[in-house]
Amino acid sequence: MPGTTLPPFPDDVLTHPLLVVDYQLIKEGNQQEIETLWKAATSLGFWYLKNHGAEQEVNDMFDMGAETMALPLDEKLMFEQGDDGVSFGYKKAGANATDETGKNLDTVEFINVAKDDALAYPQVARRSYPRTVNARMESTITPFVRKSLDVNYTIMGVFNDKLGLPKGTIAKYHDLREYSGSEARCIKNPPMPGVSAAKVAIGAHTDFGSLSFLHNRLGGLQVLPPGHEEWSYVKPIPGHAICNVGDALAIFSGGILQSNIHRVIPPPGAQAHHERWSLVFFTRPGNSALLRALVEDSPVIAGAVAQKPEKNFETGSTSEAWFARRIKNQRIKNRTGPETWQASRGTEHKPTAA
Ligand SMILES: O=C(O)CCC(=O)C(=O)O
Ligand SMILES: [Fe+2]
Repeated sequence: MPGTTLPPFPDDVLTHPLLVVDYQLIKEGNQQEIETLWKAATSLGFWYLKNHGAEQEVNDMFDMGAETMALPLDEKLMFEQGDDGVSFGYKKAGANATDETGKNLDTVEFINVAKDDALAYPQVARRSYPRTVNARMESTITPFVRKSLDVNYTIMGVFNDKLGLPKGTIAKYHDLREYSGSEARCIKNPPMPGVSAAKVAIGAHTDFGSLSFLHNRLGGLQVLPPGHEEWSYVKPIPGHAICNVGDALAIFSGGILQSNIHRVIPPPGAQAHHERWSLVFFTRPGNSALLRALVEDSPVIAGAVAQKPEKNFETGSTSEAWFARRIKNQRIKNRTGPETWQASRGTEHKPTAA
């Protein structure tokens, strides 16, 4: 955290390289950069984003996270997200299963702040938050949410054009005025001396929404690239965010955009002795958006769907119902058996990967 010197990411662990995308060049419409972004988004679905201009907001958000996690547990629990499929609020460590056995629980605590609350403040749109969140809503959280929305909407605009969709189609499904599952999340994973390095902190998953804008300092994030049998770390690079595609864009695009499975384990090597902090902004479609391939809007998407007859892109689910189902069924309190874990799954290409 701020002020502490962290050990370097070790060079003797399996690491997956990501393409680096320069956000300023994307904003300028640089064709070569757009091609790099497109290659990343349609292969692994993960890339580094540099020159995103959100460093200050990110640092302030980590301070907000530290202040919030330092509150007494009783106080944090007053804002717990609960077991009904609501994501906003505090999540205590151990509330979620990390695999289908139900024997392994997550080790992270986090605070989720709805985009709708950040933009409506001081009005309450979706729910109330701990005092440390309120105190920093205007100075820290709303600016971070606005920057993140800017970045993610710019990138979605590029995808819109590359997918051959009429201008503004993806934006229409992410109308800022509509309530959505979009949220900012600050995550703390405590060091766990003596606990196996293989202890999963956040179970294998694909992200629920459209685009995730992630910032971390220590290793621990791992991806399982398509066709690989082994998990690989994504190495944090200073000043570089990690961006990834979620289920909603994968479905809208008929599988052209990739929502890849990932998980979090304790940081590798000497980094394991330190608290691991990460911060994500998740952009998700408006609650009413139906999650299905936009075949009528784009011959490119229609063609992609026709090539994958074994895949079902008609989920029959709104964005709101999709997220509620996934969140609700990972809560250990709601577990009845392995079927609960299955019910928490999205577009994971290896649903059983642990
Ligand atoms: O902490 C990280 O690096 C990733 C977190 C993550 O995958 C998530 O919250 O969905
Ligand atoms: Fe994730």
